[in-house]
Amino acid sequence: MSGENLIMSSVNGVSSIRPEIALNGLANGLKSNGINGHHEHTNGVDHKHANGHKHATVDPRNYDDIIRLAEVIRNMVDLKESPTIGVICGSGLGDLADLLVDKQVVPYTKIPGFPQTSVVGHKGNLVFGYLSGKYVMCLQGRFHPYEHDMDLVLCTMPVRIMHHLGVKTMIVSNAAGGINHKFNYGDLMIIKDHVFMPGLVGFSPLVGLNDPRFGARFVSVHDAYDKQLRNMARRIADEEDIRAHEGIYVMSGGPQYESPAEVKLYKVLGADALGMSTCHEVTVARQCGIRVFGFSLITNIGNDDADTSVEVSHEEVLETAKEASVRACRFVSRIVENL
Ligand SMILES: O=P(O)(O)O[C@@H]1C[C@H](O)[C@@H](CO)O1
Ligand SMILES: Nc1nc2[nH]cnc2c(=O)[nH]1
Repeated sequence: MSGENLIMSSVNGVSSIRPEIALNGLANGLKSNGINGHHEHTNGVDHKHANGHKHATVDPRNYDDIIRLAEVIRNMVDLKESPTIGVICGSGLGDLADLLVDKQVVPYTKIPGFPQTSVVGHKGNLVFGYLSGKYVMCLQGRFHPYEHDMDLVLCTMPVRIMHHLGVKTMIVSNAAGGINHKFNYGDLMIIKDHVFMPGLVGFSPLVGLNDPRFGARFVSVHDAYDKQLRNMARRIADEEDIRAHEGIYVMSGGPQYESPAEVKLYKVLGADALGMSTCHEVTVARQCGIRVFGFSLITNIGNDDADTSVEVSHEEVLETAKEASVRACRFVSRIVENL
């Protein structure tokens, strides 16, 4: 989709973004002074956009920068109402954003200071519109820490923006390798709990000075994946005849897939599926009090035998995710309908 299409008003139900507002937003000072003005090391990121122009410095660790950026985004679109539901589309769920009615699309390249996606299958658009009659915002493409030098604060910036724009419930999906022997290609796994491997060794989006306006310093994630939502999703999967299990998701740092010994290790830990995303986003969502529902598309099966040659590839992941896409979109539409 070209920038020109986006700037035109209401073509095929896609209404305009207003890039001049983004520039006004910059004029209003998207420049960090640090937390409460006394955080000297800002870690501000100068982002170069696709057109080669350098955009604003946005410090993803700075609360005021996040709020200003959220307001810049709000002014780039004509919001019909506050989006109370946010969706982070993992591999295989990207088409969901295309189903939105009365939709407005903001490419990440047009958002000053926003990170860019680099993983095939992640388009890089912020999309607002109606899904099952509810006003939602979708991240059509997410930020994996391995793409951004393990800067987890940068990768979770959109969650804090969602929160500021009104999101109360977040639906998050991913593609994952199944390691529970009951799982098959194309199954769905409702995430019951997670093991956030990078977080366990200090790569957490909550590391560093904490501005209390972001939320608590110490965040409890004992109930990260809302039980009521999980029960509702299981019922919907039954009604829709979708094969869905419930299980534990492990996030590794990636981008390499697991060795057979690592697959064995995760099995011993009690995990059911392995991926490279989600936990950082869920951690930040919980810090700001957003209710979370998460699920995985099982795109490959983890192999724990070094004498058996089973190669995993991103192409295979995308292929299976694509096959499961229609099912996954139906699943999410029904969940949103019931929220
Ligand atoms: O965004 P998700 O978690 O769906 O992306 C998947 C997992 C890895 O980042 C990558 C590996 O194929 O795709
Ligand atoms: N870490 C990891 N991520 C994945 N994403 C999709 N499949 C896999 C997998 O097998 N391992």
